[in-house]
Amino acid sequence: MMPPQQENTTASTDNISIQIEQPNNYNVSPSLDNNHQLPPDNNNNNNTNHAILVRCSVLRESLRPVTLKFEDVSYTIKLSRRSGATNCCASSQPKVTRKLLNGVTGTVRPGELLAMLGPSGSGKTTLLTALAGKLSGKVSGTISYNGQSFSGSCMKRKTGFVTQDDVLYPHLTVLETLTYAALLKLPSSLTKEEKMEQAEFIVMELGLTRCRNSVIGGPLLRGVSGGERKRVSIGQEMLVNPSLLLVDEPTSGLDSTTAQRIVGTLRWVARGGRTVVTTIHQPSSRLFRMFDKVIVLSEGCPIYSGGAGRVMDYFASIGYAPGFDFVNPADFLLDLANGVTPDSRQEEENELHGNGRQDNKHDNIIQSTKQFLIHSYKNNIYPLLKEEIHHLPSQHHIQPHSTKSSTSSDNQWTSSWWLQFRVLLSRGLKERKHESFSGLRIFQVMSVSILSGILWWHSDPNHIQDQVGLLFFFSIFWGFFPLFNAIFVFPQEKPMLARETSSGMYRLSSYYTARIVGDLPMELVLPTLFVTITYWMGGLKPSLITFLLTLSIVLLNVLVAQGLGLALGAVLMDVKQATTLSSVLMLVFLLVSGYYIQHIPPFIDWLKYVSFSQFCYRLLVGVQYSENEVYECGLGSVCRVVDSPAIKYLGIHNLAADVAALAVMLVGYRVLAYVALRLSQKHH
Ligand SMILES: Nc1ncnc2c1ncn2[C@@H]1O[C@H](COP(=O)(O)OP(=O)(O)OP(=O)(O)O)[C@@H](O)[C@H]1O
Repeated sequence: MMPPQQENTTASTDNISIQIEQPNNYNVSPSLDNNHQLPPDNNNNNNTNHAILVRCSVLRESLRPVTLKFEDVSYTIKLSRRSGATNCCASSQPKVTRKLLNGVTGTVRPGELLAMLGPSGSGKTTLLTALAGKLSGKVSGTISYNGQSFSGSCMKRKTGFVTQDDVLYPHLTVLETLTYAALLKLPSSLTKEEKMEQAEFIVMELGLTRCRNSVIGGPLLRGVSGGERKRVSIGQEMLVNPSLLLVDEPTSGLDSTTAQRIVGTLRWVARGGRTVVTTIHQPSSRLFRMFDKVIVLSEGCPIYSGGAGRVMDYFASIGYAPGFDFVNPADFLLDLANGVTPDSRQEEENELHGNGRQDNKHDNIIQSTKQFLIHSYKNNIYPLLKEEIHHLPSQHHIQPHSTKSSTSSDNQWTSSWWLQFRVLLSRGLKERKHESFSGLRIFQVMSVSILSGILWWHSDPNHIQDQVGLLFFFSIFWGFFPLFNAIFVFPQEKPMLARETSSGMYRLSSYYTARIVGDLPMELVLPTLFVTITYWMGGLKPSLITFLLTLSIVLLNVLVAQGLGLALGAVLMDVKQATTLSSVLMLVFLLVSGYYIQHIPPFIDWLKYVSFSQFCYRLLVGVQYSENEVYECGLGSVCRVVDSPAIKYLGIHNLAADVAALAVMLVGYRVLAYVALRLSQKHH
């Protein structure tokens, strides 16, 4: 692979000069430099040549360099003081605040890789989330992207944000995940084949060839390893060809070779003219050398922000030099951020060897070291950083080629509504086919249908109460079952949906429609089987028309119940709450649907009009028995079916109104679910 064209520019913060290897032309193919070449995933020359071609065609398109500046970024949260769960007055106590970030300043230019270092809990993720424009609550200070705010600069679709926890669909394979992301994220100027080639290229480039056909997996499903999953997450974000890529802890839990491969990838991504920021826990010295800039945080306060190559010189200049030459700079910086200096480290070791500990003294030294480092930053680095921020041009020079492609796609979706719908439909069907047609689910429905068929086996038409009972069972079983299945949909997909819609991957409406349409065949097959088996086993009216009408009513009921489940899930976005509420609702619907009680007190009679089970039940009875039908109601005497005690008070004369009521609910619950989803997206 060819090394990138680079020029060395020198930026300065304080007396520290920062060496930045910066590409002089962002339209060049972003190849790996010699030092950080990723190990080839396989030796297939054809594939490699092909990859280079693809890389040239796609990754250089719509690239718009972003200069990220952040100045005095602070973030405070309010903690409600809980002095014990039993304290009833706890809520009346004043709220305690905690400053998670305290005046962090820095710049990152296109082509640079910035790493945030600091001990656990020092605020790295919080800062990264703030830079991604995703921090809820008020962030003080200024964060600008090419001189504009996050919302004002259409940064959404130009930013890739890889969270610490990988948010991926567990049942899709690695290649499927990346292919669907490519189809949704890449511009419509590319053909489907080109987009799929791009996904293949990412698979190869990130060393995922061996596991390309393995499922991602999740808590209940064994899938690819943690490192592979992380690479898939990064690959997904790379597909959008982001101008700004933010990655949280990409190497945690990985072996050093994999970690190096991932950071090498990030560096390569940066060298393509992108601005890359990552948090990192414990980089090896090899990894550390790949960073252009570092920010070191100590309890939310910066103690260093600037060139990675000069960080050791800076700390040496303020009196903290590592005692020996071969020290991992990252270890040294983490020690300092924890208030541990080389001297105190030595003392600590002596104490460990039997000299006894003096905890208070030790803590005081740590605190005073931290304070000293924070003050040194304020005096030495901060003024120069401010100067640099004000002198650094906000808008990076953009090549005419990239200007055109970026502005044309700024305010548009990368693909049409129809394409998004088709891709999301196909992805949804693949992801959920295991769940919808799982053996367990089929067994559940089949066993209930056969059992009820046996219980009502060829029921006598004169036993109206029994037959009506079977119809009531249809309406209740096919109310509960789809309702409880649908409740999980949006709470479970919430993290994926939030991530994908917040990066402008697709419209909420295309996702929602694909979800609703995709569920249809799966949701309707099982009730059809159920009704077919139970209807004929149970000895209901042996008429094809009546059977088809009964089936249609049950299917309509299924769709209404499913809509209610979707709406409850979308409104509450919490499976536990939604399950509790729906079990109460279903119980009420069951009680007021006219089977158990027919004389409901008038002041609560209105409840039956909100019960879809009641409409379904009435319709089922209505199509089963005609107005003039009679049955044997005593020894030798016949009665009209509509006068039987089970049906008399049900009122089966206005079936059109019942259909209309179900139709309104069918649409209404789905509209409610959509509105709730949209509101929850806005909230994010
Ligand atoms: N919503 C919140 N409520 C209370 N504390 C919070 C909240 N968000 C973050 N914190 C606290 O803020 C501090 C910084 O958190 P953050 O996740 O940014 O740290 P970090 O440096 O990324 O840590 P790690 O390396 O362990 O991931 C932590 O002490 C964390 O507990």
